[in-house]
Amino acid sequence: MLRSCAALLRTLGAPRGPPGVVWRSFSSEKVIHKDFAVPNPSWSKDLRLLFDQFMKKCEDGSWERLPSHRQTPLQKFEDFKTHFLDSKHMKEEQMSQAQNFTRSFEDGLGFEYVMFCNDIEKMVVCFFQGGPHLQGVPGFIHGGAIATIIDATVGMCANRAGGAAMTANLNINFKRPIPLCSVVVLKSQLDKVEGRKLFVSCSVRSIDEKTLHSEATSLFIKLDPNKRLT
Ligand SMILES: CC/C=C\C/C=C\C/C=C\CCCCCCCC(=O)SCCNC(=O)CCNC(=O)[C@H](O)C(C)(C)COP(=O)(O)OP(=O)(O)OC[C@H]1O[C@@H](n2cnc3c(N)ncnc32)[C@H](O)[C@@H]1OP(=O)(O)O
Repeated sequence: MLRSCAALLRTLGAPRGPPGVVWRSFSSEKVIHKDFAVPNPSWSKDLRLLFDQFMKKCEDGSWERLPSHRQTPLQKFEDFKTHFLDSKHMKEEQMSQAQNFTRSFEDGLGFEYVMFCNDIEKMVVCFFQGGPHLQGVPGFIHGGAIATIIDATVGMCANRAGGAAMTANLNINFKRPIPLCSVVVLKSQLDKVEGRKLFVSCSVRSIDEKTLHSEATSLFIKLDPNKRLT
């Protein structure tokens, strides 16, 4: 897939990059935005089943599947840059190579996941299959990778509810290890909003809900457009 994307980019005249890196041309709209939140051959039967179940829930409009890209969509990136970033900290060449961490692995090796949100209930659910390159203790997912997928899920929940917001605090209790390549369910919920503070909690459970792998609470701060981040 990566090879064919790179070939397509070359056909479109985009700059070349090292293998596995999709380069982005800021001067043109010739950017390929593959949606990674759809089944690929590495997805297990369990992950496909959960995906299909929730796609059905999307039919009445109560739930929505959230697309997910390797790079932040250009318009969102430009808006973010305009409001919050100081251009002196950004090197064009480095930014052109920037990729979302959770989407930087080849299919099946890292974070395979799809998120669904329910904006009325202020919930985001994530179905996550952690690949072999996320190993920590032999046979199990690294705690940092678990923290990453939790942060991405609660972050999505906070951002859906409050607009651009960043993690100020994330507390995780790791209760049971997650076997590599298994599928787990993350459920996040916006619990409380106090001014710019968004409090979001999250659980990570096995598909049969019998095992509670992790529990987390987080604080997100809605970004102030009058304050630069750096
Ligand atoms: C942001 C993305 C947006 C767009 C991208 C486009 C598309 C993607 C869409 C969604 C995907 C989102 C998924 C994101 C998942 C990943 C999230 C992250 O990992 S973020 C990276 C890790 N976090 C950081 O690097 C943040 C570093 N911290 C900061 O930059 C700042 O501290 C802050 C969080 C921006 C807050 O700074 P401010 O100057 O704006 O606020 P303050 O005046 O300092 O505080 C306001 C208020 O909040 C209280 N507070 C702040 N921090 C804490 C804390 N750690 N614990 C408790 N309370 C805290 C502070 O006391 C103030 O309270 P008040 O006095 O009562 O008002």
